[in-house]
Amino acid sequence: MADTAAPKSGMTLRGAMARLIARPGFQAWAARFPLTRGMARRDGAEIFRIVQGFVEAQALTALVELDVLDRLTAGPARAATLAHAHGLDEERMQILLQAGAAMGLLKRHRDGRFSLGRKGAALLGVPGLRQMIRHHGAFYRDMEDPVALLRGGAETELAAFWPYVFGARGAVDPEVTATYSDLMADSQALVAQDTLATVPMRGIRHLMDIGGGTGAFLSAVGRAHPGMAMTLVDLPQVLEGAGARLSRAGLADRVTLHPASFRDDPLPGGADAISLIRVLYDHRDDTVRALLSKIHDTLPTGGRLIISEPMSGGARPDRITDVYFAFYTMAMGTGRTRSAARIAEMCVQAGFEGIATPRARRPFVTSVVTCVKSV
Ligand SMILES: CC(C)=CCC/C(C)=C/CC/C(C)=C/C=C/C(C)=C/C=C/C=C(C)/C=C/C=C(C)/C=C/C=C(C)/C=C/CC(C)(C)O
Ligand SMILES: C[S@@+](CC[C@H](N)C(=O)[O-])C[C@H]1O[C@@H](n2cnc3c(N)ncnc32)[C@H](O)[C@@H]1O
Repeated sequence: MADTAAPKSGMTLRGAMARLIARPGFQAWAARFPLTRGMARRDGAEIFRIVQGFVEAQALTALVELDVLDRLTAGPARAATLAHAHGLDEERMQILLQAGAAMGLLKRHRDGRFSLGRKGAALLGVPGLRQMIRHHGAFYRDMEDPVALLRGGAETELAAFWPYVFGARGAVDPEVTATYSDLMADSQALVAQDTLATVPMRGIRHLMDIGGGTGAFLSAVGRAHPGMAMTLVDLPQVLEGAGARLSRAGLADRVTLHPASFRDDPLPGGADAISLIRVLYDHRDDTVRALLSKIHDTLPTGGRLIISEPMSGGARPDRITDVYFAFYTMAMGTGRTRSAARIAEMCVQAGFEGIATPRARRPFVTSVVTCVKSV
């Protein structure tokens, strides 16, 4: 659509530059001219990376599905050996290994063998990441027609994959609940690490984790803060899996389980701090507003709210959260990747003050917003 407002001079200049850069003739000249050719090549390579992003992700999926990364922890191997072990043609295994080395996950040796590269080894150590990569099949099928996804209304596989997001009661297969809860709990480790490194928890007597799944976050908090009392709130079917985890962590006596829906049921009192870890981005604005308001009513004066989840870069778009998480939550149907500024605004609307948005260590893992109930 044409911009009807009178453009400022900066906008005019930017528009003129964009029209110039979009001309094939200018591009051919810029690729030769000594002062512009470096930038033209870098931009070209970067555009190509965006174009091929899906292919890289699928090559990674093949490395994970075929357990190639795990197999290489035993030491370097040739394509022929791996092909034989995985029932693949040698030439095709060579293509996969070469792609893995090109992406920096594997290392190609002079003698033609391949071993794990630093990033390939690190990937194996990220809790839950291989399971996340495996479940991307559903996400990518939803992304197959991105324009249809953007238009909305189409049924998506991810909406069915995460049934609890909708607050389902009773109707969901226990196996589905277990898969969901395990994936969440496995991928919680880095989120807990970054949240605890960002938010000082000293001074909190009693923390209530709402939508806390099977207690992975509270297990990490409990280990770091031995004197803190804790309450875990989640849907009844999800909490069924919490007892075993908390017992393994030696926390069964310190954590009160409170099965409830934060949409329909009242929240228990007694906590001087409440955490929402990867909860808000599953839900629509009206659900989030109602939850924040309920939390404000529940907390005592001086009580703190800690929100931690991947957040949009807002005014400074972020390469990961504004692409991956924004489309992921869109495909889920009800979700939305909000910026820290937007979450802060919703907290203020719910009556909170003292908003803090500390700089995230790894925005692709999580970002944090905290606030206080002062009256
Ligand atoms: C040993 C010598 C000599 C030298 C070592 C040199 C050295 C120090 C190297 C560094 C190596 C190292 C330790 C690297 C560490 C790398 C790490 C920790 C990487 C972490 C990566 C994390 C990733 C990629 C996380 C991805 C998370 C994803 C995809 C999460 C998705 C979550 C979803 C979809 C959640 C959905 C939930 C819903 C439904 C929206 O609520
Ligand atoms: C994305 S998971 C996050 C779990 C955990 N906080 C973590 O980061 O691993 C969202 C959690 O919110 C819970 N949830 C969704 N709707 C809920 C509701 N209406 N009442 C209580 N919990 C709910 C889900 O069951 C799930 O455990």
